[in-house]
Amino acid sequence: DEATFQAFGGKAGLQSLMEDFMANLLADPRTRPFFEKANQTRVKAQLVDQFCQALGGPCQYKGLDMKSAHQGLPPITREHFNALVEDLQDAMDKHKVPFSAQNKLLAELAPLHRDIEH
Ligand code: HEM
Repeated sequence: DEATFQAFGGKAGLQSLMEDFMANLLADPRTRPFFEKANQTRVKAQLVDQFCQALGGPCQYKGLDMKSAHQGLPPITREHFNALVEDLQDAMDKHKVPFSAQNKLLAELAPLHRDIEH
């Protein structure tokens, strides 16, 4: 909904959040091996649209579906998934996203693990 999207600072807030999220992913030894080889600029831009849409903002995600985006990567376990969620939570805390808004985003993302872990 609009209030949750605004709690993230709108699209500009999401773009700024994604800078710190990617920095966390690259600093985290559990996730760095995956992201250091990725097109980080593309991934950040796709995540902005995906999160914006998930939050009910005025965006349309046009990237790959989650299975196609991750199936060519080395195996992704629940541990990798949880590490990424922690790195996202740290970024949201840094950006002072209210806890209730954080939980709304995480609730949208949680079911995606089925298509991402392999
Ligand atoms: C809720 C969890 C996740 C979401 C929402 C998510 C979302 C995305 C999105 C939107 C893309 C871009 C797709 C495109 O290029 O069209 C992507 C790519 C990627 N994801 Fe994830 N992802 C998640 C979990 C993970 C995990 C756990 C890992 C590994 C630790 C991972 C590693 C990657 C990598 C390396 C790429 C870039 C692949 C390339 O080079 O093209 N993702 N992800």
